[in-house]
Amino acid sequence: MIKFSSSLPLCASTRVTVIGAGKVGSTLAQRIAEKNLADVVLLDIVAGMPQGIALDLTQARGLEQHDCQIMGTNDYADTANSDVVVITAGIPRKPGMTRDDLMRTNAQIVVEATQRAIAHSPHAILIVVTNPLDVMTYLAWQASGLKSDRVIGMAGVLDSARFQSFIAMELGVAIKDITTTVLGGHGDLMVPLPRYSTISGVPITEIMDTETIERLIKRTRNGGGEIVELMRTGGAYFAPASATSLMVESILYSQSRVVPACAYLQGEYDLKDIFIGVPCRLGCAGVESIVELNLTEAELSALHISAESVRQNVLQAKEMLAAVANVN
Ligand SMILES: NC(=O)C1=CN([C@@H]2O[C@H](COP(=O)(O)OP(=O)(O)OC[C@H]3O[C@@H](n4cnc5c(N)ncnc54)[C@H](O)[C@@H]3O)[C@@H](O)[C@H]2O)C=CC1
Ligand SMILES: O=C([O-])CC(=O)C(=O)O
Repeated sequence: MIKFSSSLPLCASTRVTVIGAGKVGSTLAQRIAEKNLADVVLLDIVAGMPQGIALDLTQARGLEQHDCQIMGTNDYADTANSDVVVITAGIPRKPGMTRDDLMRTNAQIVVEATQRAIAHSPHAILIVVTNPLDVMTYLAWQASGLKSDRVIGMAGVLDSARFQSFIAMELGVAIKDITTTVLGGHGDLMVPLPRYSTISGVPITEIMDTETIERLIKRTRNGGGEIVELMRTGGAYFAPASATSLMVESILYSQSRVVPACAYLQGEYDLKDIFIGVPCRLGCAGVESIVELNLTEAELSALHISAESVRQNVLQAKEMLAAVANVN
């Protein structure tokens, strides 16, 4: 008789931890596993919940034909030696709220989750998803003690994908022939760039009139809000999980994809000491380079207005965290 071991330890060399097993986190775990990218450890504070999701995803392995193992846990020790840690823990917004309204609650969650995860995976690359995204990425960087190029926020890939899909819907052209670029903070002040958004290499400014482009830009800026209003009980998660998994894949497999992501600027675009959305080359070292586009005065000014709003919110979040630390 041939004997096989019945235990399935997480032993593959590539491991991604996803903190927060809610809508975005669990869908991301599914995407990573079903694309065969890495083993996944899914962690949440709710007892039993990440374990149940992991078991459910594991039972689909034979059907989806992948070899990745998925573990659910409430214990950070189980996340040890992860190559990538993704933070999705925190509350989503409800109709009528802005992402900035989540700052008070999510700042503490993100700081604690980052510290605990990085203590067990000091060589990981950290991707932040929790909102308000640019502020949370800054706080996570400070809490992690990691070099700034190893900390990245997910927003630009999603915002660009939304702009891309709205252009495809408007013109009826194949989505794979459309490339879009959205810079800036993940909020109402984000900066979609029509001059750098093309259909088979032709800028959309040569294909659509200004009024149509402005309408699509407005819809892109409100892309998350439109879904929150429709769903009433939370926000988007399919496209956010797809966007995050693209970043995870580029990092794990050193693909050097050039995509907009929230990265630390040290003089690029005349901005310093801020995390904000810019085109980045993502590979095994994290942000391998930041691409400086040649912006018009109006585009650069829009990016600076968005950055100023992020900067004010970071200051507010730091003051809030300091006040909480003094009370405790
Ligand atoms: N950057 C982006 O483009 C996007 C950001 N988001 C943000 O991602 C976050 C998560 O969204 P959803 O998954 O829809 O929310 P959700 O409510 O479905 O899931 C959040 C999960 O975090 C867990 N959690 C809370 N505190 C925790 C802690 N201290 N440690 C570990 N887990 C904890 C909760 O138990 C819950 O399971 C929200 O802040 C949302 O606004 C969502 C979509 C896109
Ligand atoms: O809108 C939200 O609150 C979630 C999010 O960031 C998005 O879908 O862009």
